Amino acid sequence: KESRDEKFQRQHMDPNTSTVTSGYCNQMMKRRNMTVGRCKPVNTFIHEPLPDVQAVCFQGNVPCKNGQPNCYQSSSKMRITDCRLKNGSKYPKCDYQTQQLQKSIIVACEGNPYVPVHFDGSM
Ligand SMILES: Nc1ncnc2c1ncn2[C@@H]1O[C@H](C(=O)NS(=O)(=O)C[C@H]2[C@@H](O)[C@H](n3ccc(=O)[nH]c3=O)O[C@@H]2CO)[C@@H](O)[C@H]1O
Repeated sequence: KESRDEKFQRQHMDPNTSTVTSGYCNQMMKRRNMTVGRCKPVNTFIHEPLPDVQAVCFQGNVPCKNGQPNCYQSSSKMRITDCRLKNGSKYPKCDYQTQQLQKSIIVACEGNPYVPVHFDGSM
């Protein structure tokens, strides 16, 4: 069974890509298994080394969207790509808009070792 840490990495980590093409999200949302049964509406990929993303768990503590206290905001901007389902996109054809940005990320952390388990947003 996939751990929360592994799930976070499957859904949100792509350190080896620096610049993305317009087809990136359609390809990656499928490859990372987020278009099975339904099209995941929004998903962000992070183009930074895993240790840099794991370090965010020890940066600025902020409240999570769900009110839990275990969210952290990165002290520097990170290269990310937001994938957003296009209007009119119908399962099983999940058609995404690809947007490459540099923003501060907010993740929720849990466990020992204390690692990211959920992507809360970006600012
Ligand atoms: N504090 C916590 N501590 C520990 N765990 C916590 C905590 N909070 C939730 N979980 C858990 O995380 C799991 C999960 O999948 N939550 S999820 O909200 O659906 C994820 C969002 C995110 O994937 C994506 N999104 C969204 C915006 C964006 O910019 N980029 C972007 O990618 O959209 C999704 C829906 O918004 C779930 O098991 C929940 O219990």
